[in-house]
Amino acid sequence: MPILIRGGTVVNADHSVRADVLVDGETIVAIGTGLTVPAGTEVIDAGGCYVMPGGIDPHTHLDMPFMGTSSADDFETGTRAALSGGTTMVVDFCLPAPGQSLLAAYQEWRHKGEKALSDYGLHMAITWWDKQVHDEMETCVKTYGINSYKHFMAYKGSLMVNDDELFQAFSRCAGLGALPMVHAENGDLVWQLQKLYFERGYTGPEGHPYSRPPEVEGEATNRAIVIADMIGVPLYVVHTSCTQSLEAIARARAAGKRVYGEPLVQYLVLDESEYRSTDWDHAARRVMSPPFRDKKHQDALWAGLANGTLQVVATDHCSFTTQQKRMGLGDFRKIPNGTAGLEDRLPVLWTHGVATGRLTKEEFVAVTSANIARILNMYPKKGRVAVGSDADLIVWDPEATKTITAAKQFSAIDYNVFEGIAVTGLPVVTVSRGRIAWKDKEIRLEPGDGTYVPRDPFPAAHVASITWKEASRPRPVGRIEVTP
Ligand SMILES: NC(=O)NCCC(=O)O
Ligand SMILES: [Zn+2]
Ligand SMILES: [Zn+2]
Repeated sequence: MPILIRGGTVVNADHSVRADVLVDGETIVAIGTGLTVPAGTEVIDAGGCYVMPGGIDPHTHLDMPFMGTSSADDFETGTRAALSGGTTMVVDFCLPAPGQSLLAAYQEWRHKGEKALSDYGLHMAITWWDKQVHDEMETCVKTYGINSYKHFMAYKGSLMVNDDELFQAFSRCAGLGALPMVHAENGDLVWQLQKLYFERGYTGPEGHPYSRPPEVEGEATNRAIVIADMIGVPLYVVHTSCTQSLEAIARARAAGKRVYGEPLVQYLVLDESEYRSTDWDHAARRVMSPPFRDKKHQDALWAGLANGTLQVVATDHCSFTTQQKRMGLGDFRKIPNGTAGLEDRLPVLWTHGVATGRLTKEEFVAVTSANIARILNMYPKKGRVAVGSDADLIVWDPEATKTITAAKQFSAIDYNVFEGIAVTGLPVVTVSRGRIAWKDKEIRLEPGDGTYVPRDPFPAAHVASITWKEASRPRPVGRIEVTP
């Protein structure tokens, strides 16, 4: 049934305008005033509201096998939580076990995705390297529509890859038109620091941030940037948490390198004091990598978003129950790493960003959907309210309020790291591919309603970077032949 969203203000990343939006099938078919609508159109009153592109969360781990367990939210509970919070697409990480075929891992993740309520895409993680991985990347790009590859510089002994492997995988990405991404922490140093703190008797969750200081993140970020620059390929740094990392990205961008940075909404509002809670569960529930930082780092991240050094706010949604977190009782190194945020990303960011004046509403759209749609080559099909774009929309009431509580959340876990935070600004309606997904505080889609979204390689930024690298490469010197 066609849908008319009437009386709202359409907000895109570059412009806002009072207009109605008509949706037919899966797409937006008209934007304007006085639109002619087909008989039987469902009308949604958006008076006093903003009509924005649905959020895209490019960093989730749903049903992810990790640290001896699997993350608690799967594609069903995770995408339900997402839709209720105004996010209409997630991009999850397909994670081959070291030695596992990328193609087999892709099939596994597509199977997990069959339960999704919303659109989803996949990144592929490079967790090991040899000719098979090199060859299979081509199929992943050309057949499976995966144009982004994550490399873990941490998690020594499980997912971590070394500099040689980074160089080879980044080079392969360059040739295939794909984007390398990094989890930037110096995994060797983290491993040594974990051992050092544990042996000194730091067994509780506070050992986690102590062994992952901002310096190890800044070093790895800079190293990944240098490796990408040697090849001339753009780079996306996931979960940027600190000044050291931000400064490395800012330096690179000032030098004309295409490097993107992604803070998490958790980093913007929660800080490292959480790990000093005397309640073990409270502290362990917030264990993630990199860890939360102090206010100085938070202020720098907000500034980075406002000045364009950082482009995307994600969640790294990787939820574990309290029971799962307790696997690390007596040894902080065994606490499963990860926190949730899918349901709360947009309201928390609006409340702490737009309502405080740190971001404009257009910048909010940029960092929650438009920028990542561009980076991942889905724009303007995704990330824009425009005729011909997918009808992924939110009707956003900037005056609506709630207090976040686990008691009312869709996520499968038994707590919420944002518990007790009052938010102002909520999605009152979420439309996903032309269907009403969330209205009157109810989810209206079913598991299996979600669609896999493949993405083409060679976004414009990639082509430009590779072209410039070739144009500016050092040239061999022509010499008169020397006769011995
Ligand atoms: N971030 C985190 O602690 N868990 C999820 C896996 C990752 O992204 O490193
Ligand atoms: Zn990571
Ligand atoms: Zn992650």
